[in-house]
Amino acid sequence: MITFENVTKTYHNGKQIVHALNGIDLTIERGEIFGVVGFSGAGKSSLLRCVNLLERPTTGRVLVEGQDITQFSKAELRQHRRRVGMVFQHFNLLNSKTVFANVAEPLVIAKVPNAEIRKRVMELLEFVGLADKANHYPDQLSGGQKQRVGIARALATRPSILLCDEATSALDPQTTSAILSLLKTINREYRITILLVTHEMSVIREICDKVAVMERGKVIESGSVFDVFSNPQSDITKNFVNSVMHTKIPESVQRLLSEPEGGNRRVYQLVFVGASATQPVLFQAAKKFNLDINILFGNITELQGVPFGHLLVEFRGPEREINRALTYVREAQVDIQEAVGYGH
Ligand SMILES: Nc1ncnc2c1ncn2[C@@H]1O[C@H](COP(=O)(O)OP(=O)(O)OP(=O)(O)O)[C@@H](O)[C@H]1O
Repeated sequence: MITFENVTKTYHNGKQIVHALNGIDLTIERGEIFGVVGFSGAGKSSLLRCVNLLERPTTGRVLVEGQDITQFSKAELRQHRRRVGMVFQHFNLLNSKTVFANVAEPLVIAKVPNAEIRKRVMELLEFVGLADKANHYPDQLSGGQKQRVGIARALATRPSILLCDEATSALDPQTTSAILSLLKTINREYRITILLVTHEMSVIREICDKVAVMERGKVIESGSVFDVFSNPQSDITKNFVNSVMHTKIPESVQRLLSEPEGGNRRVYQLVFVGASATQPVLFQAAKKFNLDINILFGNITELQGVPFGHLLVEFRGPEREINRALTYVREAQVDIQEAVGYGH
């Protein structure tokens, strides 16, 4: 639905040249919620803005439904922008206008008849839960309510694509959850493709189907949220994943493990996915092979509706029995990684 083909974007700040996008190739399929994550300055906003040409790529092509939008005439671009809604971090509402007038704005610009505007705006305010605030001004609303107005305005022209630029970054965690759940409803009920950029991996985990990680104008890793979270490749992606999955072994546990111990022990990181996360595999292994098994650290969470667990486990007992137990655990589809630095 949206394809970036070798897109670059270069800014000239006086004498300074900034390569904000450095050869982006990316495809976003229809109906997806696609998240782009990266640190500040990675180029996320620039990428997003290439989809409605608020920024024009310096080189490369952006295809939307097969059409190269960089070649659009002015009239075609106006038409295109009606099919692409945008939600901003700081809402970008007009403070001198009522909630109703803010939502109506894109319809007024599109010269939609008044009676139709009234019907559509009230329908949208109803949908975002703010029908009773139609005559209020933005200053009289909370951050979450302002963002609901921003979302209603973005949906006014019935777009097929919604761009969200750090849409929840100015909101508290509870309001963030409510707005994310609204975006999910919009995606599922209206089949609107959502491209969002964020610096928060928790946003990606909560609603995205796919994710791309950006660093210095490049996509360094991309894939389904499940694949990227369960098997991150680059250090930067590992750090992003750790920020929400808490898979990093805390120092207190590392210290404990470096202390000498009597008897034979080995420590492994076990990654459980899907059904294996809910089966008592470890305790069965302990019983079967007569081992002491200790869970030192870990968590079990859910990714896209699938249980996902990360455990640091100590096995104590004869070497041969430990090996048999490991084979048994592996057969239950549990991924076993050597916990480097600890063992024997
Ligand atoms: N209009 C502009 N003029 C000049 N430089 C710009 C412009 N917009 C962005 N940049 C520069 O391009 C680089 C990428 O910025 P961009 O906003 O796309 O990144 P980002 O990942 O969205 O970061 P942030 O979350 O901080 O907005 C940065 O170095 C930024 O300073």
